[in-house]
Amino acid sequence: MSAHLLALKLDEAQRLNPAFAALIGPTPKPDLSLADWLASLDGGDLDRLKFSRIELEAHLLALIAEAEGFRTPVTRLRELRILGGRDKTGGAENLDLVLRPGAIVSVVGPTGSGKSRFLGDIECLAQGDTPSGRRILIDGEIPDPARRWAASGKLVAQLSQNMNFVVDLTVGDFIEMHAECRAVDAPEQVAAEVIACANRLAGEKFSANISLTQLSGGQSRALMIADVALLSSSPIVLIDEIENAGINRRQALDLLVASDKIVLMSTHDPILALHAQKRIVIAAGAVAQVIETSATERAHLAALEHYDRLMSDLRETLRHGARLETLPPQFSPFG
Ligand SMILES: Nc1ncnc2c1ncn2[C@@H]1O[C@H](COP(=O)(O)OP(=O)(O)OP(=O)(O)O)[C@@H](O)[C@H]1O
Repeated sequence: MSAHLLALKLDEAQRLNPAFAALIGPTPKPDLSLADWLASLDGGDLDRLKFSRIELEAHLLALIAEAEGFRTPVTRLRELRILGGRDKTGGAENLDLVLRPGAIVSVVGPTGSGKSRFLGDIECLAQGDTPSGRRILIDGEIPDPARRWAASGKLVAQLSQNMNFVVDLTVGDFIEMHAECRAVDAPEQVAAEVIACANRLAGEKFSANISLTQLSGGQSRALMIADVALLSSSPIVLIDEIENAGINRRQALDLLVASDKIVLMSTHDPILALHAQKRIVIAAGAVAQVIETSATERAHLAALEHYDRLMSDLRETLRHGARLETLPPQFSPFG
């Protein structure tokens, strides 16, 4: 992968990803290969770019690989099948789970039980070669090995808790760049939609003109969720906990599901756990149960959401220095 990318000519690489072009600026020798260009940089050039040589190479390769991934057409899939492996003591895991587009599944279990391992197995399309021994089939088949190691995970997008932006671009330019790379018809308009959508999810609004590096944790998360829902080609989305950091979690999930993706999220939060159609319970490294959310549990969800709204309204009121003058409202989800 790297050798093929390093052999690209500078002007080809610039056309692939506008962020790459913005970073390296005008090039006197567009015919130079990326490898030769990197080798030609001296200390002054690297200081100007604010990267060490190794960091710059890794960063540029990631930008170009990402652009190549974005150019591929939307990947359609009919089903994701997860076949059991073994628990932490080596005992058999009794699991044969099929998920289809539009499915929303939560993954619950005590700390250290193996939730991240479960998501990790899906992300790397495991074939019995991870500690859990699980196997993942795509549309009933073992996925092509090239798909497993594709740098830009075309089948699976992962939203991790730490979203750090390295590129110093405005929010608008960054999302527009994604839209251009995905060759959508009206990149400017789509970028505006992604940002408007992120603002509906984020507690604190932000404009398209601020730099990515100025976004708060919750704002970055909202932006990435909107971007994955409206622009990503990956049909499977993995979420490692949507923390309650100023983001409307329910709307975020609804948005991902409306885009017909399979969403799996590990969570300790009862609202998110019950919002899923199914929850996978992990214990000692293995899936112990797969539970369908029942009508009774949905009634609990309604109650929890009511208290959650009450809590966030109170939080806002107190944050703005107001006093509470009336007694709390009475509420019963059962009428
Ligand atoms: N089936 C398994 N066989 C062997 N090791 C496993 C298995 N499942 C998980 N592990 C290992 O157990 C450790 C804890 O797992 P993991 O990080 O997935 O837990 P978690 O439920 O996500 O925890 P937290 O809630 O703290 O994030 C990891 O080292 C993981 O690789």
